[in-house]
Amino acid sequence: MKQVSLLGATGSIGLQTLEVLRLHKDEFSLYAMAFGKNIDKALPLIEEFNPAIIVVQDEMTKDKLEKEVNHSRIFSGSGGLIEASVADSVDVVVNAVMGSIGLPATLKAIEAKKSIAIANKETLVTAGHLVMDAARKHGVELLPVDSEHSAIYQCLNGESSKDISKLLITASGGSFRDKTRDQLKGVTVEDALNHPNWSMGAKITIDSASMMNKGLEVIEAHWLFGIPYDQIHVILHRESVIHSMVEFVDRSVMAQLGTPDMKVPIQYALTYPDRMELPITEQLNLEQIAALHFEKMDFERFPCLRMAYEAGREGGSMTTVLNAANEEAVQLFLEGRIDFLDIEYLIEKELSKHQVIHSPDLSTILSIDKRTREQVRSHLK
Ligand SMILES: NC(=O)C1=CN([C@@H]2O[C@H](COP(=O)(O)OP(=O)(O)OC[C@H]3O[C@@H](n4cnc5c(N)ncnc54)[C@H](OP(=O)(O)O)[C@@H]3O)[C@@H](O)[C@H]2O)C=CC1
Ligand SMILES: CC(=O)[C@@H](O)[C@H](O)COP(=O)(O)O
Ligand SMILES: [Mn+2]
Repeated sequence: MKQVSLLGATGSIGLQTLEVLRLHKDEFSLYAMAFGKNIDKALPLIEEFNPAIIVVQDEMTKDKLEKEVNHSRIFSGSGGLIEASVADSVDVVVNAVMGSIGLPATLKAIEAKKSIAIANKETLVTAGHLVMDAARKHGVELLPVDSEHSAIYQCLNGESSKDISKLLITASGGSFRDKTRDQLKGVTVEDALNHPNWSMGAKITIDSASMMNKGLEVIEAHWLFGIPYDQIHVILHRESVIHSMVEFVDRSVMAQLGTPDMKVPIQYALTYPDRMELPITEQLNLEQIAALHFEKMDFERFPCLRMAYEAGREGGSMTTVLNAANEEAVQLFLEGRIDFLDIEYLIEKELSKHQVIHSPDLSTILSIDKRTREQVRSHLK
């Protein structure tokens, strides 16, 4: 029986992870769960799974929760996420929190030699070098949950990265894929949250609409698979049926296909190197789909993708700034305080004035992350 620590249990990935655990009760048990502030969503999960450790975002939420449940091990904050990740009984940590808040817990879980199923792409974008160095040092393999990276991982099937000619990451185009830049002026939060293929949390859905999601995924792929940026291509694929591809040096191309359902990569990360049945996911019906389409990416139409490649190639603290500025700008858009096009404007502003620091350590990363968020918010005044 594998004991799971699930960070971000009340979110889109978290709830789908719990669906997988329900399906395989003899294989997995929930040892720890972390969430932010959403007590209403968490209470029935606590009752159902009875985790030994519960973590919430802050002390105020902890106080509220303690009035609702009689539980002796409720923790809060980043320290709480670490507690849930390193507990002796934990075998696998599923990191599905949103944002760079997931970084310290990922590093500590690696040090504690836990298996890590990583959905939290912001951790790799903000500090990929620290995460991958720690993983190498402690002999821990990160199992990707992000659909594109799970696809690449499945295509590679243990093959050496020296045999890769390029990675082809597919992009649906997001909710505004058929709008011109002019038509993006004045789009609403509701419009942006209307993803054509996937049902996901709010932040990643906005990232998908701005194409920053693909930019973050390029950087995530660079770190997970050790592939230079020139060999990572993004291709527009409206159907989200091919989740990504690998071209090898002999021109053979492997693709992974499936219905757009995150339970597939979540379960694969949990059961790797084995596979288990997943009857709650629809089968792919290619006859019904009939045709798959591919288009070249337009970097002028999607400047967030261009900025992500530029920041990734620059390296060091530049991707920390990219991620923090994006997280903060997306939050402001979701709060209705800035327009959609201001997201890319604010990110570009932060990137253009940042003096890159190469190989930043954890405390430098955390302070650049904090400063960048403050600077983005300061433009509102
Ligand atoms: N959703 C998807 O299909 C995919 C998501 N991902 C990645 O997975 C991660 C999670 O995405 P998604 O599930 O969509 O996000 P959601 O916003 O749906 O969920 C985020 C989860 O993190 C919790 N959380 C937020 N802040 C904190 C905090 N400070 N401390 C503890 N818990 C916190 C939330 O709790 P609360 O509910 O209380 O706010 C919630 O449980 C992201 O990095 C995303 O990019 C990658 C591929 C696909
Ligand atoms: C499900 C998943 O992995 C998301 O990251 C998804 O890829 C978003 O879709 P697009 O960013 O391609 O619109
Ligand atoms: Mn993805």
